[in-house]
Amino acid sequence: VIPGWFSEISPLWPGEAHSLKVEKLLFQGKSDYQNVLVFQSSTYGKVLVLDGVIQLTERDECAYQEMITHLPLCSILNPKKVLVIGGGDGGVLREVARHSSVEKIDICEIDKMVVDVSKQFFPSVALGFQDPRVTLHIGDGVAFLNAVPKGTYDAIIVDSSDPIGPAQELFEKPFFESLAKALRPGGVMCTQAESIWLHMQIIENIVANCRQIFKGSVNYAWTSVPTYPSGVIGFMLCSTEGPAVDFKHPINPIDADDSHVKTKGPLKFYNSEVRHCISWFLYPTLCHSSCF
Ligand SMILES: NCCCN[C@H]1CC[C@H](N)CC1
Repeated sequence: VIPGWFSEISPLWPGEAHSLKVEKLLFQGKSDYQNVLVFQSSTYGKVLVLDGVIQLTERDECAYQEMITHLPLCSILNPKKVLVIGGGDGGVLREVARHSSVEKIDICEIDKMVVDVSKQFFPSVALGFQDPRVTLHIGDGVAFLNAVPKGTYDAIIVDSSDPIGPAQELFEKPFFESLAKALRPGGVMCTQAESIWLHMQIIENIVANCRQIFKGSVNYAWTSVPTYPSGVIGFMLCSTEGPAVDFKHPINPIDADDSHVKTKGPLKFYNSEVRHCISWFLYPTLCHSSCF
């Protein structure tokens, strides 16, 4: 390890490690679930790390939070009830709150320390918690989903960490079945689905499960986030039934309504015009579509 640098070493990406130069250590703690670290980096702003894994940096968090939120929410008309599983930093909430059609936002985050640390060190991210439509539940997302009445939500976003530790069961089949049950007919889900360069086995298992469970459309999208391993992160984008959702041509464009800009600032990454990275699968290999 290089003195004065943070290196992201994990068995989930053997033999490689992204490093960021550390200017100042801002917080170090241990919650009931994981180690929590915040530091000031020299080129990416403040950085949130859980169990040694980078969750977000001030510089590039917009790419992830905007894509994981607006890809699903712009694909259905008038989303009203939205659930976020994970996402305790509040960034996805900030993006969901940009949609004026949304009336209720539930969030279930297992680790309260993530919420508290984000509010203290990442106010531009945690501002999502200030929206009056938000209800915060501290608890296990799997249990929360199993208690939710069938067909409750128009959209569910699963902003999870990696399948090591608390988030492991958010990548397994029963969880995807409970997602489908909690969605209304034609509802959409979007889950954090790792890297096509590092985790093809994980992705293929998730896609196989989603193809059995979601009878509308099953898509894998990916985008560029420089501080995530291999510089890309992907998403499963699925609908429970109905016509294939055309994620490339949003029917509910967020940039048509700028009422959110004065409270949240402008979108920094997502827009309805640019064709985002949506990849199809030609079983058994991943076939990249042309993205831009
Ligand atoms: N809202 C925080 C984002 C959490 N998602 C990350 C994706 C990449 C993973 N290696 C770590 C979590």
